[in-house]
Amino acid sequence: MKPINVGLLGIGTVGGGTFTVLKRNAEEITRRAGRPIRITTVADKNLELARRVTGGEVKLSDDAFAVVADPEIDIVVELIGGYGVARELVMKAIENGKHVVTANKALLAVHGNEIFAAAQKKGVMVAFEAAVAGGIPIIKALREGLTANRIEWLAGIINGTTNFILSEMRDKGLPFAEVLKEAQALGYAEADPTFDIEGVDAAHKATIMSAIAFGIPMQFDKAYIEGISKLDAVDIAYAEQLGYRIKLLGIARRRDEGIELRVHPTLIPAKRLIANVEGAMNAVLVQADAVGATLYYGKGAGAEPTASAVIADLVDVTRLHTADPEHRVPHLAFQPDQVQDIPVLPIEDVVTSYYLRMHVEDKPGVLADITRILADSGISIEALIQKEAAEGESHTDIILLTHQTVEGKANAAIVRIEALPVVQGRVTRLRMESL
Ligand SMILES: NC(=O)c1ccc[n+]([C@@H]2O[C@H](COP(=O)([O-])OP(=O)(O)OC[C@H]3O[C@@H](n4cnc5c(N)ncnc54)[C@H](O)[C@@H]3O)[C@@H](O)[C@H]2O)c1
Ligand SMILES: N[C@@H](CCO)C(=O)O
Ligand code: NA
Repeated sequence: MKPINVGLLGIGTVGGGTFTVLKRNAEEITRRAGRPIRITTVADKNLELARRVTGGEVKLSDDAFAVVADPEIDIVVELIGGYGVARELVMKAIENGKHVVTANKALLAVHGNEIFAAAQKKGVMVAFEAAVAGGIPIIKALREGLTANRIEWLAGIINGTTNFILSEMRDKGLPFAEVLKEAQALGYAEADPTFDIEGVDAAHKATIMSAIAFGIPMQFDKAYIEGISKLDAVDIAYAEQLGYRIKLLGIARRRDEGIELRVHPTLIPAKRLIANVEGAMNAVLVQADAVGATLYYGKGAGAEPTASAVIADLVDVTRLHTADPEHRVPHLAFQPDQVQDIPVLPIEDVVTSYYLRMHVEDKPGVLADITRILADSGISIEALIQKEAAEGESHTDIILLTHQTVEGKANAAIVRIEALPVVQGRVTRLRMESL
């Protein structure tokens, strides 16, 4: 059995995990793949690290470009990250007729259209299971398992770092910065952790899922993105009191008018399975017309969970690399000429329900003024709490949960509420999904 030769670019968290798992489970993986998958060369600019992780068993290089040009290499595994050098390396690998496996969601969400077009032209595969929800086989599920269905929407906890932060803050009352440091030490966070905290990483993943769920191009630049940095602990507590959990969700939903593609902190009924996904765990809920709802749960980050997905792709590529390109699973699940340019809707056109918190003067008539504005805007109220003002305080909190409405209408109503003299400061608005 002639081995298939792999060039591994980047041997950090995921690269290290990939090397270790491939070695540990080599025998079983070979039995599945039909031939040995051999890491021939590892390229990392940190040669000392590469030596330590590999024990010097394979060829080492600090020049990743030499590896993508090496005629011996059949598959390039890109685990460097970012869209600078990683993009150049992936494009070069494709140009050189090599298959690519990558965990790089940033690269695919931003440059995927160009990369998949080049791969299609060259007849090579670009596999990316590790790019979304780490070890959870969600790409496989969306692209192959659900092909009978019209997918209606999907919603996921797809960033381990922020879910870990939200869980630890809620359960242990730990401060944000401390939990973030822990997430970084555990290898969950991106090189630039603002990508995690500000929702960018989740938006990369939601963009990729939207493309394969609906057969649309990557439209990351159209995604609405709001992270957890402005989330107030008081809203987490009020949400609990109302029977909700706040999670950073990535949502992609098909509507007649277009696609909703958004990432934001979201109130979810506490009884839902997905509301109970804690720590660095990920979960993706998919609603499809024939099968109904399916839920995918597991580790979305970390060395070996992510390596699990990278190696699954390596096995897929090994099994399929001699197949006629036409007989392979299309990169974006739909045949390339069937990808449709459905627009992503602006956030003002999104339909959802809202949690609104306002700090108001504690006097008669205030609530009536606020509810009148909402009624005038055609927004109905689902639940309401008015806190009693604390001893000696003239102001108190009102929390309102609304029924579904168009975001533009909610924005206009919020502006009017904020203009009331009895309302102090800004209205805090969080979106809610019943899922
Ligand atoms: N860490 C996770 O849990 C996780 C999960 C899913 C996907 N990912 C993605 O996997 C990729 C890698 O992430 P990571 O956490 O392993 O990162 P990392 O920083 O731990 O590893 C990156 C490695 O690439 C090397 N490198 C950087 N520039 C290089 C260059 N020009 N040439 C050669 N080597 C170079 C670094 O020295 C480092 O060893 C990223 O795209 C990330 O988004 C990570
Ligand atoms: N930084 C990412 C890694 C997995 O893609 C996360 O926290 O989920
Ligand atoms: Na995955």
